[in-house]
Order: sequence, then structure tokens, then C-alpha cells
Amino acid sequence: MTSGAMAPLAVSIGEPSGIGPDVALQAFAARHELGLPIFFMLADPAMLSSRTKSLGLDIVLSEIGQPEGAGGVFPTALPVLPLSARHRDEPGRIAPENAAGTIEAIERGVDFALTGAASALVTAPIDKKALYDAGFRHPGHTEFIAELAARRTGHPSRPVMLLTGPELSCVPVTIHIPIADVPRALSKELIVETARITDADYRARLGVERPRLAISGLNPHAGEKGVIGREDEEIIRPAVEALRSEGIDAFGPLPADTMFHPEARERYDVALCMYHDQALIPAKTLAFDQTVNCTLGLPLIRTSPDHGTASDIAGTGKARPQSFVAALRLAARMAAGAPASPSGS
Ligand SMILES: NC(=O)C1=CN([C@@H]2O[C@H](COP(=O)(O)OP(=O)(O)OC[C@H]3O[C@@H](n4cnc5c(N)ncnc54)[C@H](O)[C@@H]3O)[C@@H](O)[C@H]2O)C=CC1
Ligand SMILES: NCC(=O)COP(=O)(O)O
Repeated sequence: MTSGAMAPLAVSIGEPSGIGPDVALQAFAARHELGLPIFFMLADPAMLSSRTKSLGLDIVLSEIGQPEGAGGVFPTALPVLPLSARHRDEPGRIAPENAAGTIEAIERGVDFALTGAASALVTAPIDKKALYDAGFRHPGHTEFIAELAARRTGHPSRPVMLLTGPELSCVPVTIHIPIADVPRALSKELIVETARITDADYRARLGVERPRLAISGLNPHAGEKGVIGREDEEIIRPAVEALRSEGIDAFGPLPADTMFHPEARERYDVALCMYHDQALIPAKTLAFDQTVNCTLGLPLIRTSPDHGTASDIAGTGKARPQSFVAALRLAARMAAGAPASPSGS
């Protein structure tokens, strides 16, 4: 187990009707054999206790008042810092009244990570539509956490989503927007800014001295020299040239269909992709169970498993906890400042 000198990791419960509680409980149950870092849950203890029983896990829960209480109980019990909002334990059933607790857990986790009471925040997945229906106006954790951090610190930050696994790391330059809006949303400035943040955090937080950034094209064959779309030549290539003139080791635009095969992947540390699925399809296809979602560009460390709420299997014991475990490990390694490959596995 990681030394008690480091503050514990805070885990926000996410959507309680999903598999967030399952994977956290399963990971805790295997903490000794996996050598997991100390973490505590921001959750409703009654809901977690109920899920523990439905999963048939032999786990003791222990309520704590402050994160610093986590280390003492972790060897024998799962530390739970209770939320003020309550959560029902109804696997697979979205309940609008759960939204308040889900949001509270993220907010308190950000606060703990910013003050240093927690060394990092690991978020269990949220059901985005359920939160939107409850009035949540952020596309996802990534943007919400950046706004919370800006509110708390007074300094705006620009979050960058990184999906990182043992074989591939990818950054989507545009994230949760309709595919029809992608060409309009892309600009040289957006690509350059995303690449700068990626480059800086790879050096500062992920221990890569001179990160190599592969920049994808947008259109088939990266536009075939302008014949199949203009964005590759008019937006992406100038962005790559600007980055290279700053000394960032960026190259592209690369045809997206041939940049993910094994030999191509050896040429870069991270791929910047122009839209969500261009990045997340290869990342999740190559290593769904090991890939971690990590937000760069923040004044705190935030990781998450790559998967969603998987409400179809919540409470059944079918959820695989490996991506959550990788998220815990990557958060702990980043918090320890240890030079490490980005993959948390
Ligand atoms: N970081 C976050 O908060 C994320 C939230 N989501 C949200 O999750 C919800 C559901 O999204 P989907 O697209 O259905 O993706 P999903 O990842 O929840 O599920 C896709 C499929 O993979 C399976 N699956 C997922 N994780 C698994 C695991 N650990 N073990 C075994 N099987 C697993 C599910 O059972 C399902 O069949 C949406 O509301 C989405 O917005 C999605 C991704 C990340
Ligand atoms: N598809 C990735 C995803 O939805 C993660 O979003 P976030 O909640 O981490 O911002």
C-alpha cells in the first residue's frame, strides 16, 4: 500500500444507479492484493452499504468526518465521507432526486483536492442526461471541474481531456458537441492551445521530457491536399507549423485511419484528434479495461475510468473494475510526482 504520507485520494460517487459504486467497492475489496493507494468515498453510506450487500461483498464501511481520517481505517474498512444529500440504491434506475448528491460529491472532491486534504480526485461516471435533466449545464466533469476550480482559485483554467492507456493516449480537441458542429468549432487557436496544455502537462505531471504530439487530420486522407475538405490545410497544418515554431514536437496533419496501427503509435506519445470519437474509438477499442480519462490543464489532479455508468449491469457483479483501478493508480502516481508513463495500469 502507498505510504500514508500522501493525502488520500477522494472518489466522487457519480451516478448511484450506475456501476460507479460497484467498481469502487470491488476495487476496495481487492486493495491488499492490488496494493492500491488509500482512497475514501464521497457518498451516501446507506446507499453504499446496500450495494455492498447486493454485490455479496464482505466489506466494512466506516464513516469519516475529514479526509485525514481515511488512512487510519483503510486497512480494515472503506472510509466514507457522507454527503448531505441522500442517494437511493436502485441499480439501473435513474432518479432525478439523486442529482444533488452526485453534484455535491464532485464539488466537495474538487475542494478537497484544491486544499490538499485529498491528493487527487477520482470521479466515478455520471449519467450526463440525468444531470442535464436536473439543470446541470456543463457538458461533463471535465468542464464542470474546471469551472469549480476557477471559482475557488479565482484563476480560469482550460481543461483538456486525455484518454490514456497502455498502448495509446489520445486527446480530443473538440469534446461533447454534435459531429455536425465540429468543423465550425475547430480553429488554429483551439488546436494550438490544446496542444500547449497537453505538452506542458506531459512534461510537468506525466514525466515525459519531450512529448511527441501526433496531430490528426479531420477529413479522409487528411483532406487529400485540399480535395476532400479544406480544414486539414487551412486550419490544422498552420496549427502544427505554429506549434513547431514554438519548439513543441508536433507533427501532422495525419490521416486518422492510418495513425493508430502499432508501428504508427511508436512515433508519438499522444495523439491529438479533432473530435470525440476519433480519439475515443481507438483508445477504448485497444484497451477498454485499462484506459483512464485524465483532465489536463487543471490546478488539481483528476482521473476517472474511461467507461460510463453502464446502468445495464449495475448491481449485478458483472462490472469489471480494472479501469477504475487504473484511474486510482494514475492519480496516485501523478500526485506523488513520480515520473511515469501516463498509463495508470
Ligand atoms: N466520466 C464519465 O462520467 C462518463 C460518463 N458517461 C455516461 O455514461 C452513460 C452511459 O454511456 P454508454 O455510452 O452506454 O457507455 P458505458 O461505458 O456506460 O457502457 C457501454 C457498454 O459497455 C459496458 N461496460 C461499461 N463499463 C463496463 C465495465 N467496467 N465492466 C463491464 N462492462 C462495462 C456496459 O455494460 C455497456 O454495455 C451516459 O450517460 C454517458 O454520458 C460515459 C463515459 C464517461
Ligand atoms: N466520453 C468521455 C466522457 O463522457 C467523459 O466526460 P467527463 O465527464 O469526464 O467530462
